[in-house]
Amino acid sequence: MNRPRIVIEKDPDAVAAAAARNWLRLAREAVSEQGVFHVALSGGSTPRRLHAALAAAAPPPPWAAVEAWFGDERCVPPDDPESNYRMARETLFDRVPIAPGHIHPILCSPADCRRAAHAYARTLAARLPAAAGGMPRLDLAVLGMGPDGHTASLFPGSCILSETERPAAAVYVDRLKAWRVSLTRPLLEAARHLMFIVTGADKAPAVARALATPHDPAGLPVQRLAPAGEVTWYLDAAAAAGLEETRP
Ligand SMILES: O=C1O[C@H](COP(=O)(O)O)[C@@H](O)[C@H](O)[C@H]1O
Repeated sequence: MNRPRIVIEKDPDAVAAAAARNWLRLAREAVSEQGVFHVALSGGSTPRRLHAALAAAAPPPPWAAVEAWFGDERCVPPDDPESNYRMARETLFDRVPIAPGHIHPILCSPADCRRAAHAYARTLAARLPAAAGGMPRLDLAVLGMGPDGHTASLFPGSCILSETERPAAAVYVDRLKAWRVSLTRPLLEAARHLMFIVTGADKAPAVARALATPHDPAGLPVQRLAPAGEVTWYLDAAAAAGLEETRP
């Protein structure tokens, strides 16, 4: 496994600008090699700044060749304020010339979360090239991390962490008393690049723990990943505050 590259910037805007530069580079490389860039977007609130930077980028990303997927989704309607798709639509899709047919939301509601996960897994398998082990292969998965070390909707103690075959699955998150759909560990591990974007002092302890041992099968969900491709962490100074003493 490659060691993660760690980029520390002074504040969340500088983090977003640095992550956007790498996103653009990877998009251009993928499009020149294979004519398409398959990227999974992260949910939560941190990606808003990245989306703003991408929407303002000059020259812009090759939007006509971008296929946008989602790392996870809350089982709510797509116009719900909690919806990751809604956040991405408002901050990115409504502002850039991406083809509507290239946007792949996870369409779910509490009544059909499992069906939504199956449908998403099928669409991923149909549209993405296969990696060596047969998993659909994303060019890039943008990920966040919660203070508890969850990434996408892979939460501590969750049975979805043991998934080895399905690229996407439905999961009940006890702590939130809510269903979600998430890309799974094997799908994320097969991606060509993973990009973690983490900001804020509340995440500093989890960042320090995660980067002290980037792969730990018994660690935080983020440490359970054994990525085949490149991994870059983008941190602001607050999130990186506990790092110096613990980084190997
Ligand atoms: O619940 C979620 O949280 C993580 C981190 O979110 P953030 O708002 O703290 O950046 C995110 O990666 C995930 O996609 C999201 O659903």
